Amino acid sequence: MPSLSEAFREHPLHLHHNKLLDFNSLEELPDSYAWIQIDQDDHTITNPNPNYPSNSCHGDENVPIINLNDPNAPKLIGNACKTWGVFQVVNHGIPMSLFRDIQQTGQALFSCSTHQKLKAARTPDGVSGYGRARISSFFPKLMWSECFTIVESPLEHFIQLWPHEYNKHCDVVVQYEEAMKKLAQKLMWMVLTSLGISKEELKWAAGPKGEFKWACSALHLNSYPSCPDPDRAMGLAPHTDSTLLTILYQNDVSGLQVLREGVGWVAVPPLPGGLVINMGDLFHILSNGSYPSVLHRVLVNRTRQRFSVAYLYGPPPNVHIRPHPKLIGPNRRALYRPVTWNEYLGTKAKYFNKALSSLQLCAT
Ligand SMILES: C=C1C[C@]23C[C@@]1(O)CC[C@H]2[C@@]12CCC[C@@](C)(C(=O)O1)[C@H]2[C@@H]3C(=O)O
Ligand SMILES: O=C(O)CCC(=O)C(=O)O
Ligand SMILES: [Fe+2]
Repeated sequence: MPSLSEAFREHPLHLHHNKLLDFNSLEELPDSYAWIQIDQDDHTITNPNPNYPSNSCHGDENVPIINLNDPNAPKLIGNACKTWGVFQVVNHGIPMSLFRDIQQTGQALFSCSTHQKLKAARTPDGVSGYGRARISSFFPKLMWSECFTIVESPLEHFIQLWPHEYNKHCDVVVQYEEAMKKLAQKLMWMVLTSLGISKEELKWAAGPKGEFKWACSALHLNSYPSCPDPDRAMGLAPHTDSTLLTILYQNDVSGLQVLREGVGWVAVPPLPGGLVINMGDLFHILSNGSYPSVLHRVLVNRTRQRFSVAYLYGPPPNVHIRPHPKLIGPNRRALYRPVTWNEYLGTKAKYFNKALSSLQLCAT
């Protein structure tokens, strides 16, 4: 079966994981992490990074919160996808104990020594393992975060980290992925229904029960340590996900923001037991731009460590995703050319936030 591991072979990234810092030992923000700098002579603030958007955040508009038991949920979801590209869900059926367990595994992982974590480092052309976010290479400054990506099994890396208790943590990952997969399937059909697309009308997705049998996923654990100078640092730089959709668990520390057209950055506050759903670039293509992927970023905090787990859900890696025929007509041409997830991850590794527009078809 084709796998996501092929995605980065042609675009290896040298992120110098060996220079990763022990964040907890730092009392000052190193210059390499300062996205905004203070001029030593006149104390003015300068921004050396053209990619750093303004820090202001607006609070008068809220990301929709949707109860999945509401009979009206598909309609509400459709509306949220069209207008926000992101929403939170409650009553999703996932027990709180699973969030506690995955958080304990993340905690055990990120609290290992740097030396230990580097034994599980991601290789330049690999997809799984410990390191910096892949998007680091597109910015002149480093981000105040560390991450661990899991594609398929974490076994190879977990044995390095915990030779005696890797099984316990592998089991947690398996259970978490199982639960996320079921939720992702349910959400996908709700979103597709809201676009008027039925199970029979998406051939690659339908297994015997229309269950996205060959869909592919990755789990991305993020840690944002407390930061001595949070106003000048960046946890995770603005990006869209390359997925169909992403399901994000966040601990009780805020930091996630989404960009809302005409408004600016809007906070997505942690909701006890809630999950954040954001639409990715592949759904943007599939919906022919009707449900756009949302730009998001993470800011950091002076006193508390933020932890999050992103379940990145996509199609089988070698299936072509294209604007759905039902969303194309005499008045609306196809806006994007077909692309596979593997190919798109390569495009993203090369062009980053311009990847989506690089697939745009010109008007004839
Ligand atoms: C499947 C994937 C999507 C992702 C790259 C990855 O191989 C695993 C990590 C994902 C992530 C999470 C943080 C933001 C992001 C842009 C990145 O650098 O790594 C996404 C990638 C993506 O969606 O393109
Ligand atoms: O930590 C967060 O809230 C967001 C993480 C994220 O955007 C990602 O992993 O893609
Ligand atoms: Fe993301």
